[in-house]
Amino acid sequence: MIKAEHVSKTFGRFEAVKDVQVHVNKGSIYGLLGSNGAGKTTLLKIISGIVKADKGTAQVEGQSIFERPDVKKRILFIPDQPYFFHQTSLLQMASFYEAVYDRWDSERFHQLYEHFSLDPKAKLSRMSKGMQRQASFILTLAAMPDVLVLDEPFDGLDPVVRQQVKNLLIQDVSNRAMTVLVSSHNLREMEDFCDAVGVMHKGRILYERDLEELKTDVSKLQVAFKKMPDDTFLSGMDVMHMEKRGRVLTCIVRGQEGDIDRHVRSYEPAIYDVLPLTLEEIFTYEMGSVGYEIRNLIV
Ligand SMILES: Nc1ncnc2c1ncn2[C@@H]1O[C@H](COP(=O)(O)OP(=O)(O)OP(=O)(O)O)[C@@H](O)[C@H]1O
Repeated sequence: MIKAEHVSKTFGRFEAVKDVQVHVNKGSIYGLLGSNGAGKTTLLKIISGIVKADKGTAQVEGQSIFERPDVKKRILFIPDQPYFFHQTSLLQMASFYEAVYDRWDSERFHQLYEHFSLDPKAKLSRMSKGMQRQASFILTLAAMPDVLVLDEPFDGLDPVVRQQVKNLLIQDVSNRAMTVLVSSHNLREMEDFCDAVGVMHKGRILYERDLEELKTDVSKLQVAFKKMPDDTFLSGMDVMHMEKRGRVLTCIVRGQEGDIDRHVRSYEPAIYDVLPLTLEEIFTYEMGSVGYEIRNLIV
């Protein structure tokens, strides 16, 4: 659906985005994670057709985005600081969106501002930061985009509204296969929300993975033995990390759960547990092996 190939962007002498490749499937939620200045906003703007890449291509369904108003109309971008025309209300902004976006849905617009309890006649400039963010979600979702690009969308939203917004996005993804590309500093925030993630650092994508695949591919085992087994116990598995306390081993292991289970049980452990693994732990071990400390990159 979204394909960025070898995209680079330089500001003056500074290369903010370096030879980046990103692939986002239709009807999925892709989290672009990275620390301050990693290049996320620049990449999102290139993908949305707001900024032109110096090198490489960004395409939606095989079509170039920059200089293609017909393609751009299907992609909506919510910046980290929402912008509204001076002195306007939500209702006035809605008239503007209706004139621009062919698929504008007035009924949905009404449902959404009632859902968030926003006064559609109130001046947007007098609303709080969080309310302004809600207003931009209302306008954007009523425009029924095929692709929604969100830059740090949950900043300034309280936990209840944050969940409401996530639920609305998930509904559009499952009901009409909307595609969402979302940037964040926060790995934990993205963990239950995204189908795939890319980790960006100093202009490059270090890592791009499907989360479902990732979670079924890596397991955390806790095993205790009455008598410690020989080296074949560890060498018979793809161990990414191991800690030993007395006769208890905690191992992060790559591979199919069934194969691992058979292998461990064949050594007749006294205690054997498969523990839940957070995305942060998976990243720590996976990226640790390529020389990056995830905690230094994202919270
Ligand atoms: N218009 C510009 N002119 C010059 N430098 C820019 C411009 N836009 C971005 N940069 C630089 O490019 C780098 C990447 O910025 P970008 O905003 O894309 O990062 P980010 O990952 O979104 O950061 P944050 O999480 O802090 O918003 C930064 O060093 C920034 O100073």
